[in-house]
Amino acid sequence: MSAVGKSTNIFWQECSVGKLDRQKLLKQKGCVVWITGLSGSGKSTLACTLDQELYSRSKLAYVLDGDNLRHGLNKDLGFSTEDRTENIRRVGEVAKLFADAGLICIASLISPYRKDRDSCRGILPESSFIEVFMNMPLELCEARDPKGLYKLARAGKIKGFTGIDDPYEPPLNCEIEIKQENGVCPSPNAMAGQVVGYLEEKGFLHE
Ligand SMILES: Nc1ncnc2c1ncn2[C@@H]1O[C@H](COP(=O)(O)OS(=O)(=O)O)[C@@H](OP(=O)(O)O)[C@H]1O
Ligand SMILES: Nc1ncnc2c1ncn2[C@@H]1O[C@H](COP(=O)(O)OP(=O)(O)O)[C@@H](O)[C@H]1O
Repeated sequence: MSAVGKSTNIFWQECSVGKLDRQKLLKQKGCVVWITGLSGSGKSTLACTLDQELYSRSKLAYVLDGDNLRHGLNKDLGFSTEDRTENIRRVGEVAKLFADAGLICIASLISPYRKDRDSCRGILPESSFIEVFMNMPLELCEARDPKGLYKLARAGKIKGFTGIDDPYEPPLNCEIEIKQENGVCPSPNAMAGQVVGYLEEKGFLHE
């Protein structure tokens, strides 16, 4: 291909070491675990617990956390619809590179719009985009409010806050749903265990 987006006269460069070689080296398969949900739903907690669990099993993972990426790669973006879409597009592309490197890439972002998450799914090889929905009620997230952002949003001091005055579109067909059982949220280890079980079953933890 010689034209992509605004670039013309460009060509894909292949190297002799490929994804399969890297997966063999790492004894695992590259994929993206995409964690979506409201602020305070437990995305970062799951991401870090899962990362730790995989590390203890000698599996190489890397966490791409929305809050953290907004300190660097995405610091030029705010929370308008367009900026959130661009945020997710960029992280999707970075996650794709990590998966191609053979890593289990754990992306934890609110990613509130279904079409943006679906676009990320669309750029990854079949079955290697694993969408995890943190299906926690807004009341729970708001009661947790570890950063005090819901309080500020309710007071009108933050505009366009997801779940308050900006939409969150839940997935229709996610691979994994994390939710309360009898009104109780599973522990961080139990949440991570659910994802590890899926990765194990689908063969991602072996070459
Ligand atoms: N308006 C508004 N809406 C939602 N969240 C807000 C907002 N302003 C700041 N924050 C803080 O930004 C974190 C979410 O960043 P993300 O990159 O994950 O958001 S998004 O996917 O682009 O919607 C989010 O982090 P988490 O609480 O970890 O989800 C908030 O701390
Ligand atoms: N499974 C859980 N059980 C109990 N508390 C949790 C659980 N997951 C997250 N929390 C707590 O909820 C708050 C929000 O979690 P966090 O991971 O920061 O959410 P998010 O990244 O979605 O904003 C934190 O104070 C965290 O300790």
